Amino acid sequence: MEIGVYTGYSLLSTALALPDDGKILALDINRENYEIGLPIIEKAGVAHKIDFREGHALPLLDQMVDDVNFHGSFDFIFVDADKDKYLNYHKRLIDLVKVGGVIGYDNTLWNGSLVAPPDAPLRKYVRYYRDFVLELNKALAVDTRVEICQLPVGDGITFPIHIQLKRKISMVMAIKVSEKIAQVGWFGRSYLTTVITVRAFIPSFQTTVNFRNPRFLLPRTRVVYRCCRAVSGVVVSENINLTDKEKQIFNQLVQVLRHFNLETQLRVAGGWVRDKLLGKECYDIDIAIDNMLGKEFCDKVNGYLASTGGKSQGIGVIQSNPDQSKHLETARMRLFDVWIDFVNLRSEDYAENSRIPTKEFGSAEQDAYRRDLTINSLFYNINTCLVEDFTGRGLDDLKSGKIVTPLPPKETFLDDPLRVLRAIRFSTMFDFEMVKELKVAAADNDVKSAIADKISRERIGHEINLMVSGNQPVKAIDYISELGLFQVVFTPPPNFELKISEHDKICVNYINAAWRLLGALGGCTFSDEQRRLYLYAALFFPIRKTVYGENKKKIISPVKHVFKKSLKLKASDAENIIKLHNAVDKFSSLIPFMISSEDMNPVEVDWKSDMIDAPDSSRLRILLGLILREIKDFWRAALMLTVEEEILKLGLEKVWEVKPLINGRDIMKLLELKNGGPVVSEWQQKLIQWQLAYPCGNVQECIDWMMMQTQLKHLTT
Ligand SMILES: C[S@@+](CC[C@H](N)C(=O)[O-])C[C@H]1O[C@@H](n2cnc3c(N)ncnc32)[C@H](O)[C@@H]1O
Repeated sequence: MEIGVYTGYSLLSTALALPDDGKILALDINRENYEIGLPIIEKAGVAHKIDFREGHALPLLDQMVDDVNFHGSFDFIFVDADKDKYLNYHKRLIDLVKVGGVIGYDNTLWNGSLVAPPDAPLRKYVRYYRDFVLELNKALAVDTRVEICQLPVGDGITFPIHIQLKRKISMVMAIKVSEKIAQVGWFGRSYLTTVITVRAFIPSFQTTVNFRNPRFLLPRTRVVYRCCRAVSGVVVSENINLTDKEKQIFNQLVQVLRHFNLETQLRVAGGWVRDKLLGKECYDIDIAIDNMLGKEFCDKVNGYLASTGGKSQGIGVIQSNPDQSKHLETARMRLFDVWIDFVNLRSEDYAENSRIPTKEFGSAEQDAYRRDLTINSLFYNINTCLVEDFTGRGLDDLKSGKIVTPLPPKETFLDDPLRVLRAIRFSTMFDFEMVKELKVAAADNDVKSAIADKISRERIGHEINLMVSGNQPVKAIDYISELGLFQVVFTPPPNFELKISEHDKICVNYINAAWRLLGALGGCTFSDEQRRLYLYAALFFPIRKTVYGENKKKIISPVKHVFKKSLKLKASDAENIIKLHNAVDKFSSLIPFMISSEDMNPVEVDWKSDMIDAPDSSRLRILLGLILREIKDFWRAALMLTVEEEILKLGLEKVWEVKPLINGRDIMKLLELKNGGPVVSEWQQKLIQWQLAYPCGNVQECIDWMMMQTQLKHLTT
């Protein structure tokens, strides 16, 4: 059964997953919307499985509950209608679903609002339904007739599985159920890690299992991270739970202090604190020391180890190197098999044209304020076992998902302009919001010049690589474009004139389309490296055909320039991307032959004029084989870019957002119809076709065409 059909997206997915004789009872108060999607359901050949009933679900459910024949008769019930009635539905559905059967309640994370503070600004309808969703979650959590399986994907779906009392199903079964549900394909099979939380929302009962299902190993998508953020809202705490290994390390460090009677305060700084507070493990421990250099403290550690008969550890000293984000001398030592960095607390002044700070020692508070973002400025004090928030807003910003600089943003960015890119990366990585003042400062011309003048191109390339390999590459590149940083980051060759204005927007469109395609099609076969190059190839696709002369003899492609000069990435990256671009053009020329059932016509393709004399049936094999030999296992990436190129060439990107020029009511008026129904839906479909055919057509032209069609019909009948 499905309650809440709308135009039938989830209905179609379920219908496709059912065997041919499977049946779905579909309930919705509105038939008109269902009829919009019906042609697609028919086209998919599954309409015969669906029994659609128009009307309010509750009275229909009551009728069924009154008839014992319906009891325990449904394998699966999906509820996606009015959230304020979910609990009422549940009271009835529990009788109708069979033991071992599953109910699915959609939107049970409710835009993440469940974990928002009471005074959080929420949209009106989100706030209105929030309490109902909370009530439902609470009721399900204590309902002994069901075992819950929560899929925190998209807006969250809770699957209560009907169990016989006292016979709880195992975790394994819960995982199996959600795997099946995933196979149905509602999530576009585009999540990397599915977290199943049994008895979600009751922390003491919570068991979390991370499992990686290789079949669904696709790039992490926005949905997953949106969920993580909602989940992070729950887990951000003021205290940190240490692993056994961390306890061992920190205990030993405290022993060192005691042994030498040191007044020293040891604090773990930055990313480790942030990640631990977000409930993630982190193996990158940086320790800040308040009154001595890192190397001096490491010597003390060795002194202590010697006094207890332990083996002393090697100490590595890394000189300050701002280009590697090491602003001060760092000592590195291995304790309990973990590498740890030790550095003294610092307060820095920066020279105007350099990222190299001039002053070194400072208090913990000064050190916190000189860091890039408030969420990265938290400390964990090893002496007191407490989290310290010297900027006074690090914890709040972490909880509310805000990207904020500890000092005024322009000042922070001018001190170290790389922070602009880091702010973008962290914002997209955690799906946190960059505050307005930060965005204004990031787009400031002085800051842009500082990025160009003060940061090495290697560091820029490194940040961009992290973004493109990360979980939100499109959002990150989109921010770069939105903040006017595209040309600063991807510096074009000197004297390079682009024929297209706003080319960064076009580049963003390409990477966006590539990203979606990756989610929708077989991205599971891409390694991380292939995914990275595929996305770069998409990003620079629009400028691939432009060439410029670096000196009189040499003609270079701008793609090569961006990789070699402006990002300082590997030369092989640029070569692979150029190969991918070439392969796309070659694939395009072969597509008609690939889909034709006839043997290939022996006409030469323009990129291979010296083909040997071979039978017609072998020519496609030869040509495809040549492309594949050239790009090896990047061929899937090239093929995907080819499809994307066709779609973008036709201007069909986001075509689903095109509004009909004439709506249902106008159609009724024009045709002088009293009621809606199939005639109106038929015309809606025809008019959409007309709009697709004439993308620049206006309302009047559309009406003229429609009237002409109706007159023609009259004449022929
Ligand atoms: C979010 S949409 C459903 C989307 C659909 N499940 C999908 O994923 O494609 C919600 C639908 O619930 C329907 N609805 C709202 N209240 C209802 C009620 N009391 N009884 C039946 N349907 C209802 C609305 O008409 C709307 O079509």
